[in-house]
Amino acid sequence: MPDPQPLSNRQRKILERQAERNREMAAAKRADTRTPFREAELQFLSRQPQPDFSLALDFRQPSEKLLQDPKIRKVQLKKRMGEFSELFGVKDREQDAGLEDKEAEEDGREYAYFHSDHPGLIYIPFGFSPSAQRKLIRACLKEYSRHPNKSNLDTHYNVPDCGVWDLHERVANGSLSLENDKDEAFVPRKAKADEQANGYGSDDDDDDSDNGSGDQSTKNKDRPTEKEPRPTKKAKSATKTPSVRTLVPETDQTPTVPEDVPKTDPEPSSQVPILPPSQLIKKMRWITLGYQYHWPSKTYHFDQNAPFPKELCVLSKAVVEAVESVAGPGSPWHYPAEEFVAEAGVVNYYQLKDRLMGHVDRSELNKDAPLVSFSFGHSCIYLLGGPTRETAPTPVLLQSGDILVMTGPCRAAFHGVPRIIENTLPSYLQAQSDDPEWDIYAEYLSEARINLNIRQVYPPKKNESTSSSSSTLASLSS
Ligand SMILES: O=C(O)CCC(=O)C(=O)O
Ligand SMILES: [Fe+2]
Repeated sequence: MPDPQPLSNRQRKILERQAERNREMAAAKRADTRTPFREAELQFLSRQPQPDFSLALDFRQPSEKLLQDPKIRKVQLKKRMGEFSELFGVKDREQDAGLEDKEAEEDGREYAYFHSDHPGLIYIPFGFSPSAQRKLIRACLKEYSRHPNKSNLDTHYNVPDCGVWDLHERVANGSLSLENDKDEAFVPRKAKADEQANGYGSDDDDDDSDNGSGDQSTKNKDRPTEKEPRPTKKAKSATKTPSVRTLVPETDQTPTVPEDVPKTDPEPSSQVPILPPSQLIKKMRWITLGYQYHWPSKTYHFDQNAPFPKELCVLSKAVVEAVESVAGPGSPWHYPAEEFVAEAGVVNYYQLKDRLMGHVDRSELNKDAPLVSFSFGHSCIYLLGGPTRETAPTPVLLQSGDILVMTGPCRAAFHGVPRIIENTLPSYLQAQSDDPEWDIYAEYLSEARINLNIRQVYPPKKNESTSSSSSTLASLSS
């Protein structure tokens, strides 16, 4: 190649000015998108230096300390959670809770907490007994993760109806062999090897760089930026790549797709790895319950309604009843429990490096019904902000067994999970000498957090029994 012509002074000056302008514009854009919410995300995402986790609000700390904060109000529930539904279990608070609230420990009373910066947030720490937690964790991994509920794995793999957990268990107990039963043990890809890989998003949608430049959601093709195996040029680091998810656009617009536009699924990738079940299960990021969700358009498939697990209908309604006992008629946060119907849900499975970027859950047609959220496994930092990213969020420590309810204005608040905190798995979720069947769950949980959240999609149907959502709703059509 011939040497480029030397630039004249004038040309060089023009280029320098242009480069300067580009730098200024990039800096302005960065400053623009470094919202207080984003700043907080970056603070808790940081691994070097480690964030100060003690900055997070811990609702289990002793009352005397917690209530020094005048923004926090503590109200006793009318009954214990176990009396609202036995599915919350019976707690041996002294042994199990790790609850430092002496008042609650001594007399077994249970409380809900309110925060004046976050109207509509209702927090019930340690809502589930350890054995009730173990039961739900088993269900999340073994039952809810199966068809007809969809998971992120369904995009790329032909997951059998028994589910990946079942394969994982059978390989672990020796009834399925990785060598002799290859065809059954290894879940096949959906796409054939010679098809174009595009299932895991385009190559420029890498949120992992975390350069603080803001809007990531528009880069993601399906929810979820399942940032697991990035098969194309990132193939080498694929299995190390943490999963980052952004649920909904960061704009305040409700995204809608006209009902007559087909909600197409993302294309399967031909390059996702074929993994043994013990590794594939760690790639599971979410499953949807009840009305299935179409992540690319952020709308529900109103014609795809999987039967909602009965116990979750009961548990979520009981939470709304418990909330009613502290925010009854006359309270701005009152929602009659009899009108609450569990119609959709998400189970989020986090590995230690995963995070869920800031978002608002706004796809439900019923914006008044509370969203009920349960945490299991490792603790996390949960950022609870306001109506826009301009509101600095409050970091809250969500611990295993805690119940968080978002209602009123809080239902429309930005929130996210920038960090799962290592070494926070309660001892009662670790291997139990008297229950060897728990071992495989304990092993999974040693690097995981599970969140289960439940929503009502439709406004209550007047004059209709709402006691069992699944009985009144159409069954899953595809
Ligand atoms: O993991 C959590 O606690 C939050 C999950 C969440 O915000 C969601 O699924 O919309
Ligand atoms: Fe959410």
